[in-house]
Formats: sequence, structure tokens, C-alpha cells
Amino acid sequence: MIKVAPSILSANFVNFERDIKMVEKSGADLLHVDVMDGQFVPNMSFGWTTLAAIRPITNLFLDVHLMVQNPERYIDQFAKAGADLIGVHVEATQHIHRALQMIRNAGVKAEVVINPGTPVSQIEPLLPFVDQVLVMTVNPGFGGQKFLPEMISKIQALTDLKKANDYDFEIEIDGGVNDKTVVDCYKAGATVAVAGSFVYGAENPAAAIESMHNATR
Ligand SMILES: O=C(CO)[C@H](O)[C@H](O)COP(=O)(O)O
Repeated sequence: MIKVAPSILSANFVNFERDIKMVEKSGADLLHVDVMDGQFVPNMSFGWTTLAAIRPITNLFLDVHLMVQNPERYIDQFAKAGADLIGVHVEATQHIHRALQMIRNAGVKAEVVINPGTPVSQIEPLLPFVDQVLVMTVNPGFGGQKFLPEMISKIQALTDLKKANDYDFEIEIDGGVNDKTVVDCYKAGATVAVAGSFVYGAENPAAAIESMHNATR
């Protein structure tokens, strides 16, 4: 079954501790932390000082998605703040390979992220060096958007490359994911699903997480 990563972008920002502990108790497999700089995406969220404050309050794996222009500038800070994985967008830097090397050198798992307008071919040379690929299933910047089904063929293409070359990376999806949209993504090979509004907007977040698990058994 797919691993579910609630996105704290949809949590209550003055009640992070309550909202993070709540999803931990509700069966979340990891925690997705969305960092937005107001430049790579039109929205802003928070930086590494917030991540450092989150680290001691949860045992969940911290999956940090940097929606940040030139993320190399901040990799060491996010690694020191307690990230378990750091994701960087191929569209956000001239030196994606260096950025991924910096992440691994900091002792953290490395992820490359692609926007809906970016083809898989653009990251093919990087696949031997990553622990996870994030396929954005909305244009990044905001929670609560509609899932883009055209992205399923990209998940399948990554799965095919993974099998053909015996690569070892997780495939994560992010944006508009719920217990319905997750099904075809899982069938195409997605292994981790980020869910913001579907989990935090639910009357019963534990049931929402369970429904995603059940839909992918
Ligand atoms: O990266 C993101 C936005 O850029 C969020 O993680 C994503 O949108 C999750 O929100 P939702 O599940 O409500 O679509």
C-alpha cells in the first residue's frame, strides 16, 4: 500500500504541534514539509527555523520539499534543522546535480522534483543518484488544487526506467491527491502520496489516511 505523507501546508500554522501530533497518531507514514520562497512559487510558507522547531516534537520522517529558487543556498541549513529528505526542483537551479550531491553529502536523502510542465527525460541522467522523485500533480504553490491526470503517464515512465535499470528510488506524488486520485497513481508505480487538504480538511483525518491505505492495498 502507498505511504501517506500529510502536508503541513494545510495544517493550522499557530497549532503545528497539535496538528503534527494528530497526524502521527492518525497513521501518517511520514510528514511532508512545504517550503515556499515567494520567488520560485508565488506563495511563501516558512524556513528552516520552523523545521528545527518541528524536529523534536515528532518521530515522523521529515520529507522537506523546497519550492525555492537556487536551493543550494539553503541545503545545509535544512539538513542541520533535521530534514530526513530534501527535495529540490530541477527547474529551480542551473546545477541540479550539485544540489543533489550537497544533500547527500549532508547525510540526508536526496529527491528531485518535476513540475507538471517538465518531462521525465529532463531528469533521466539524475535517476541513479536520487532516493526519491517527486512528480508534481498540480502546479506548485498552493494546496487545494485539482489533480492533473496527465501526470500518470510520467509516473509510469519513471517506473519503467526504474525497472529497466534496476534503480532504487521512491516515486512520490503531490497535489490534489485523495483516496480516488491515488489509485491510478499507485497502479502506475507511485509509492508515496502527499495529501494536504484531503487529510487536514477531513472531519476524521485518521479515516482519510486509512482510506488512502485501503484504496492501494
Ligand atoms: O506542494 C504543495 C503545493 O505546492 C502541497 O504539498 C500540495 O499542494 C498539497 O496540497 P493538496 O493535497 O491540498 O493539493
